[in-house]
Amino acid sequence: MATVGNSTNIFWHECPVGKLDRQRLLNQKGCVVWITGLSGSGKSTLACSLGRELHSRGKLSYILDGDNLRHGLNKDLGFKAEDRTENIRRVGEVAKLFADAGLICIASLISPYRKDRDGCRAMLTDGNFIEVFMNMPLAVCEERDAKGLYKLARAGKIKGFTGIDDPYEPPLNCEIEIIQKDGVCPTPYEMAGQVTSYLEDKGYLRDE
Ligand SMILES: Nc1ncnc2c1ncn2[C@@H]1O[C@H](COP(=O)(O)OS(=O)(=O)O)[C@@H](OP(=O)(O)O)[C@H]1O
Ligand SMILES: Nc1ncnc2c1ncn2[C@@H]1O[C@H](COP(=O)(O)OP(=O)(O)O)[C@@H](O)[C@H]1O
Repeated sequence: MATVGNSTNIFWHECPVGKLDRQRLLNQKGCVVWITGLSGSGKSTLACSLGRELHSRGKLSYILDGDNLRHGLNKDLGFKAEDRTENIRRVGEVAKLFADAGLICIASLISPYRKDRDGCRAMLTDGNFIEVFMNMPLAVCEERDAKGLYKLARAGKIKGFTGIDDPYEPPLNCEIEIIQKDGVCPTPYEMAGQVTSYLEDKGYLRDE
């Protein structure tokens, strides 16, 4: 995008209350849980289930959902490659702010390109970017077709639909992978449990 990186003569202002102070207040560590996968793979379902689980444990989280953000912050963007890249960059920056605020920020977007996800990872320090890959077969996502979009894409009524006639690059280095076991998808509660266990083990659910 032509206007990104065009500001000059700008300065960074430090404030006396910092991330560590906010984390102490919340008794948790700020981070980004980045959920990637095909449309219909269960990203929003996991995001909501995880948000509910964290809330029940007294942990503050906030969901940045691709579909929802396209109603506001990203409503000027479409689905061509440059637009998806800018979509991910913006959400990465917003997620970084939420993590700096001390929250567990849950971002759920298709985010089909590896380099864009890696760009968001690079915005965070100290392993605070936790990539969750919804590794569901296309056939499962298409069978679900909750919004009827696969049907439209197969009929040629939507062009450039991820997984049909647009690429999805699976992660090579994700922290968590959600997979089917014996052809059965884990329940939303089980998926959230897998992520919560990771957060607990890595110390994100306490401030020290
Ligand atoms: N062409 C095309 N390809 C993929 N998805 C499409 C497309 N057109 C519309 N939609 C709907 O947009 C949702 C994906 O938005 P994202 O912001 O997550 O996409 S991306 O990360 O920028 O690729 C996606 O929502 P989810 O099903 O929740 O993934 C779709 O509902
Ligand atoms: N673990 C699951 N088990 C069974 N159905 C699921 C599961 N996760 C999601 N679904 C269903 O699949 C459909 C798509 O899920 P959704 O979370 O909207 O996916 P995405 O956000 O990746 O597009 C929804 O109808 C949802 O209820």
